[in-house]
Amino acid sequence: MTSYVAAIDQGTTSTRCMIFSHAGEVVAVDQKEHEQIFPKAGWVEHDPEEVWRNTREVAAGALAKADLSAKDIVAVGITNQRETAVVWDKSTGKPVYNAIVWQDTRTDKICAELEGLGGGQDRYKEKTGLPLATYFSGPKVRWILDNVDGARERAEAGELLFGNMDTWLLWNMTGGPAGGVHITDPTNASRTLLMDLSTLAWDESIAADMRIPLSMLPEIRSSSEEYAKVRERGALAGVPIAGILGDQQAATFGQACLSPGEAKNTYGTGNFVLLNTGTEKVMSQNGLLTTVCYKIGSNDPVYALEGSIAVTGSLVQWLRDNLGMIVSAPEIENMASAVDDNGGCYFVPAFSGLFAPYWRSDARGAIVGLTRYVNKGHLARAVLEATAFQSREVIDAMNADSGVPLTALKVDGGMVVNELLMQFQADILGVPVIRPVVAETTALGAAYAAGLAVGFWEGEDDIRNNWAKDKEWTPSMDDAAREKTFGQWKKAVTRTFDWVEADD
Ligand SMILES: Nc1ncnc2c1ncn2[C@@H]1O[C@H](COP(=O)(O)OP(=O)(O)O)[C@@H](O)[C@H]1O
Ligand SMILES: O=P(O)(O)OC[C@H](O)CO
Repeated sequence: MTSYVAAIDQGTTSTRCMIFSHAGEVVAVDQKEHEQIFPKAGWVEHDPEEVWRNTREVAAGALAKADLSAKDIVAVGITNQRETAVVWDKSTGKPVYNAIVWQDTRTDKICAELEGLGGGQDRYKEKTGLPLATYFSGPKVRWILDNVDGARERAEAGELLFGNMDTWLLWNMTGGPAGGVHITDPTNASRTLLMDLSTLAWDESIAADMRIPLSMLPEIRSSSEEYAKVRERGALAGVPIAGILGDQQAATFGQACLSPGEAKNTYGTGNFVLLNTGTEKVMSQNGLLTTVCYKIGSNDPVYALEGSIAVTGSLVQWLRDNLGMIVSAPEIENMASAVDDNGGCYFVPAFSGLFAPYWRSDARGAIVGLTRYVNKGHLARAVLEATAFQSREVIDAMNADSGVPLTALKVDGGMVVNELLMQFQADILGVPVIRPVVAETTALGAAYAAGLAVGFWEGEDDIRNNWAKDKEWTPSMDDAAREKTFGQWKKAVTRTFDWVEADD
């Protein structure tokens, strides 16, 4: 009998279930979008119960499409949008508030207050690898406990649990109030601002600063081991859950960036460049994050430097949903192809402030360089170029931190079908951009973590052997033109700073 591995990929815009063969080929995929809830400017929420419903539907859907059942699946892995925080009641399974999404900026005052305790934005950097920023989960949990009636008392009484989406789904998949397992892995835990990167344990003093009871926090296990079996209901009943990786770390794993110096860039709602630094924890001097890349069973953890960019594909969505300039995301390529360049127009999408390498929560989006000459083609081009320029900025920071310039960039994610963007990315970086055959590397990475734990794949060589190149774009822009347009971009970025007032 042929066996397969399944992966649940719980992303910012949608939830997918994918089924993979031993060769790492996609056998089936089912996907469902969930509602993006924007209660106020800067706030972004998801309904955790909707996400859990969608997870069950896509798991059943993927199995049905492949004409398989649970007995054909040897393991399931979970990968997820990171940082997004869910707090729920462990006896009812009901969330006490919507999930607060990683893009949400409501915790800026909490972050400022924590900075004021001493050490400024880098107060927890040495321990956690992260600056104090609205992006991470800890301050989001603190906000829920401070703002939901009775939540703090219930949390202190041990009645509430916290988790990122991996933990929320795994707890539900293993029975919820009836025996659900409350765990996470170090890649997710390293995004909370609560985990010590060296010990891979929760840091009691940071939790105390944030007034988060330790009893709410999940147990931190490795990224690849058999945690529990799926409850005896639903499509995946009885299948071992054997892998958990935050989605960007999963993509790094799925891209076979398994040796120090190997890097990938994922183009989804946001962009995330991760550079494998091996068992060495490199602290950035240039605005990047230090994070856990993966921890396979009892092996030492592998770390990464990360350049996180909040808004890339979501800017294309914004053009579609908020301005109605396009009906579907792929249309942007035609519109941008109608012109030869950006016509002098630059679009800095600082919708959630700016993440790496700036970490400016006071920034907001700006379109600069407008003249009567600029038309919608130029604007479409500026939207796509924003993704490439932001990627260049974090890769420059990475090159400075590592001292070893990147010689090629592996890419994946929803936007990499866009040829114009990929060519411009190669042009603006001055190095080749390489897309693999399986661009769904996030789900693939989670499948690998789960499959390794149950012996379906034997080791990292299987992962390396399964990776294959689909297409490569080589730079064609001359150096002077590249540096001129990049210089203009950097000037445009400075125009977004210092926009939000302290009392906004
Ligand atoms: N042809 C395209 N050109 C540009 N952007 C695209 C294209 N197709 C999809 N996108 C963008 O890619 C993103 C979806 O990528 P995906 O990897 O599925 O995201 P996520 O995992 O963050 O949910 C969306 O933000 C969408 O706007
Ligand atoms: O859902 P994605 O693919 O946009 O990824 C979100 C990141 O994990 C946020 O840190």
